[in-house]
Amino acid sequence: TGLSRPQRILKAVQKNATKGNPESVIAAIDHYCRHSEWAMNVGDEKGLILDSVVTEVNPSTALELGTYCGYSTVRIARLLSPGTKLITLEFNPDYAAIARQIIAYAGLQDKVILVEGPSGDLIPKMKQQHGIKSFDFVFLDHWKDRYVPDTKLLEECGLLRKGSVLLADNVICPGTPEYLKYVRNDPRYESRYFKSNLEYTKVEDGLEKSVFLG
Ligand SMILES: O=C(NCCc1nnc(-c2ccc3[nH]cnc3c2)[nH]1)c1cc(-c2ccc(F)cc2)cc(O)c1O
Ligand SMILES: [Mg+2]
Repeated sequence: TGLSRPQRILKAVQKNATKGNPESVIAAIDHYCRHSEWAMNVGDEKGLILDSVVTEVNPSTALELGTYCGYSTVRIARLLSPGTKLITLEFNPDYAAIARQIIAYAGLQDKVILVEGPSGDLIPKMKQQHGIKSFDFVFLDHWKDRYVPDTKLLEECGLLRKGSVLLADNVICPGTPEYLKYVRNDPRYESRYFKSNLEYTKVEDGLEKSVFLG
């Protein structure tokens, strides 16, 4: 029945972007998703907020939950200093296969470790599998009902340290009410809401930035 949406996004990148140029990959995806068909990338507007937080944190270790086609993976990895790694977790093998190709097209495959599987199983293995002591930065963009359990799991596994920054997408649309309650009521987190719009639309959405105080 033809190509999937992620496959069509990959084709748009191969047609309109320049190999090894992450900015052109980001622009090609945004143009396609704004003018041809909507897709659940963090997008250009929220992407600028993501860029500013990543630049401010300048993480040595970063984790992304929910790769999808790799759009935010490319946005984050392009800003990382040499020698730092972004680990991105993806549950859906079809999404992962497309993301690998888009990340490689951007020339960022050496900065990204894409791991396939459920976050609940993979997070407890981070230390032993990837030699991670703790994450400086975590981008939450996967299933919205996994934000709270996975945040608690990161805490329990000792993967957060004083100053670790969590940035969560979609806290308004589709919405993560439990997560907002959790990070806004727990004294161990200092949270701030960045108002924006759902990718490629005029619908309100936003990012919640939460600093773990240890
Ligand atoms: O569902 C979303 N994102 C999640 C995809 C995903 N991609 N990968 C996972 C995964 C799930 C378990 C996992 N466990 C380990 N990795 C995992 C990855 N989940 C999402 C949905 C919307 C959206 C808004 C308005 C609408 F009308 C319809 C849709 C907007 C967004 O920005 C999103 O991020
Ligand atoms: Mg999202």
